[in-house]
Order: sequence, then structure tokens, then C-alpha cells
Amino acid sequence: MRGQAGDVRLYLVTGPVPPGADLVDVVADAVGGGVTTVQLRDKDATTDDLVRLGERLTERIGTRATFVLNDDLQAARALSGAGLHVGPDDLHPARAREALGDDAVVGWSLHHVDQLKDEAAVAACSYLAVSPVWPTPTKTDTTAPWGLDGVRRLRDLVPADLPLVAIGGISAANAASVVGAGADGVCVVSAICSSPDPGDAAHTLREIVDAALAARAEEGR
Ligand SMILES: Cc1ncc(COP(=O)(O)OP(=O)(O)O)c(N)n1
Ligand SMILES: Cc1nc(C(=O)O)sc1CCOP(=O)(O)O
Ligand SMILES: [Mg+2]
Repeated sequence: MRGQAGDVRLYLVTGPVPPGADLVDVVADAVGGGVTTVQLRDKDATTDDLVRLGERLTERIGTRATFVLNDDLQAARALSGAGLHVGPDDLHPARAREALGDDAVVGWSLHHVDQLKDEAAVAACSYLAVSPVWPTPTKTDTTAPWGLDGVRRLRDLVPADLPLVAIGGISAANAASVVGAGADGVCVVSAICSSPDPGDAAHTLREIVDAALAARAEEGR
């Protein structure tokens, strides 16, 4: 049971924002600029912290973007309608699906190709994530980068009706190549959170992703 992935074309994962900036404003501006999914990720936050911040974020975002928690099932359960993103070292996606219900968004990071042999996990997911495409200073404890060849390989192996997103080192300079290699959406932290103008950064990325998706559709891929 997959649930709907929502719209994963431009997927913002939260991260550090510039001094003086407020994360809620950054996310709201980014959604105004074209972000379609927001993941609240803060590896140091308690469940209570995540719920409080999640409430502020969802109030500002409303229904304009899909909202997902990283790792923390309890926080996701406390925030009505929130989805959950997990990796292979976290809660199993089938357990997340059971806990959150059929309509919830459940995402899973692909660190190793062998994960695709876990049919129950894949069947429970709304989308899968190529993790990471390129090395990134934002998260240094990743497994080996897949590169664009890895994106192509995974797109061939992942069921065609299951959205595949990509994360790690993605910016306006390379987002089109990631979509061209088969990703259905790009996930970014620093390209938006570190930008002096998050709304403009999101708008630029969204135009690039939409153009690359349109070009791919025209080529019949
Ligand atoms: C969209 C998306 N893709 C990958 C990840 C990374 O998940 P994980 O490997 O579990 O690592 P942490 O984010 O938990 O450090 C992600 N969060 N989101
Ligand atoms: C949260 C996260 N997960 C990754 C993975 O590979 O699973 S890479 C990453 C951080 C991505 O940051 P930036 O867009 O600044 O490169
Ligand atoms: Mg995780």
C-alpha cells in the first residue's frame, strides 16, 4: 500500500538558515517560490521540539505543500496529515505505513541497491530517494554517492509508478541533469536554506525542474 507521494518535484529538507533568519519564514518563502514538499529535519531536536516547530510550519504552509517529518514517527503521528521519511537504519517503512495509515506519505532513502529486494519495504513507500547523488558538506555520514549513473540505474530498477527523488549536492547548476537522469524530483537543503532569497532560489529551481521534466516527457522517457 503506497499512499500518494504528493508532489515531489521540488522537495525542501530543512537545515541551518542564515543568522537572523527564521526557519518558518524561510520555508514559507520557499513554498511561495514553488517548493512542493517540505521535510522537517533536525537531528538534534526532541520529539516535543519537532511537534512545536511542525505546528508552526504546517500553519504557515497550509495545503500548499506536502509535509513530512524525518525519522521521528511519534512527531509525525502528533501532526495530523504529516508523512515520514526514513532511511535503512531507521524504522522499517512497512512499520511506518502501519502506524500512519494508507493515506500517509512514507519515503525511504536508498543507500544500497540490495534494499530493493525488500519487497515489503518498497510496497510500503510513496517514494524512494537516491541517497546521495553527490557528496555534500550538509550531511557527511552518507554512503557512497550514486552519481548520475546511479540515478539512471535506480530509475530502471524502481517500479515505474513509484516516484524517485534525489538528494545530495543538488543546486540550480545541476538539477536539470538529475531530472534528465530519471529523478522525478530534486531534494535540497542548502540551495534554499542558505540562500539570501529562499523564495527566489525555490522559484529558479522549480523552473529548472519543470523544464527538465517537460523535456523528458517530450522525449517519451
Ligand atoms: C528526501 C530525503 N532523502 C534522504 C534522506 C536521508 O535519510 P537518512 O539516510 O535516514 O539520513 P538522515 O536524514 O536521517 O540523517 C532524507 N532525510 N530525506
Ligand atoms: C539530508 C540529506 N540526506 C542526504 C542523503 O544522501 O541521504 S544528503 C542530505 C543533505 C543534502 O543537503 P544539500 O542539499 O545541502 O546538499
Ligand atoms: Mg533517517
